[in-house]
Amino acid sequence: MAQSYVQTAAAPALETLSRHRCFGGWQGYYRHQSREIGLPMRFGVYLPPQAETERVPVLTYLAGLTCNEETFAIKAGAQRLASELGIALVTPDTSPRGTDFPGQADNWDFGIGAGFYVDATEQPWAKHWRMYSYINHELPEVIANGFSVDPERQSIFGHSMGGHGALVSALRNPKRYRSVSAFAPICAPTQCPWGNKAFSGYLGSDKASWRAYDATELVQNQPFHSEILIDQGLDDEFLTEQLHPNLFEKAAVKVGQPVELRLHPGYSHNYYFIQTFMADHLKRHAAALHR
Ligand SMILES: N[C@@H](CCC(=O)N[C@@H](CS)C(=O)NCC(=O)O)C(=O)O
Repeated sequence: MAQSYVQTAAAPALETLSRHRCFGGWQGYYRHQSREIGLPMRFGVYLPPQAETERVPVLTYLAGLTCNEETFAIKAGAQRLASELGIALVTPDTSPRGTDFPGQADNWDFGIGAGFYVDATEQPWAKHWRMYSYINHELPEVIANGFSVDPERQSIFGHSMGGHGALVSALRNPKRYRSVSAFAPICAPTQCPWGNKAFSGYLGSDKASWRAYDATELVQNQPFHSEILIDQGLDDEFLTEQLHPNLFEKAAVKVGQPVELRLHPGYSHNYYFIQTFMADHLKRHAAALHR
């Protein structure tokens, strides 16, 4: 059987949970002991057939509330085109798991499955809830060491809480990411109930510290180097209260940041919406990654 990932001596142990042939490549699920999180973390990797003979670029997808490393791989229908385009898809989990903090699973929008891609500073979360550093620093190293990928060519996208994570990651690390896009992202977490709840819990009551994780704030100080694509369904049940793409667009326009915000009548917050516009996102990222 062809070996689709290369375990180097320098790489920390990577445990293969399962691998599945998919459009000529492999959809795999892996577990490793995370230095940032201090617990085992799982992630998915889709390697296109091109990875058998060359190092392929990496597109990371950050998922939303209640999701895990499998959600995108199962529901987004992205592998067929990723196979054609020759890009690897990396899908991290959405929070640490395996802690026993009181109330950690009582809410679907806070705690387990709701890491919000921040480095928590409040107790008890601060020790393990370090998803920002995990996504932007540790995981790219793990992927570069363990798989046939080119770490110099990376992009990022995501959905809802993951769209927020993708925008914040790209705006804070414009040199690392060649392109960024989002489906129904939480665009202004400091101004919506989901963000207020998560940031109060993870970052505390000093709202100044929240700004480092708010795309609408960040874009005003450090625009990204290329156009940002955002797709948003107009029948999205969370649009009015939680997502605020209009605030992000307004802030971006003010500083000359190119944004394409596409509003789609009839589409909701789910993976039927995501599937529908997936190809546009993959093609844009592939164009940046193969440049
Ligand atoms: N509370 C609801 C909504 C959660 C929700 O809509 N999560 C979005 C991300 S914010 C999602 O992608 N869910 C997984 C799916 O639709 O398969 C639930 O638990 O189903």
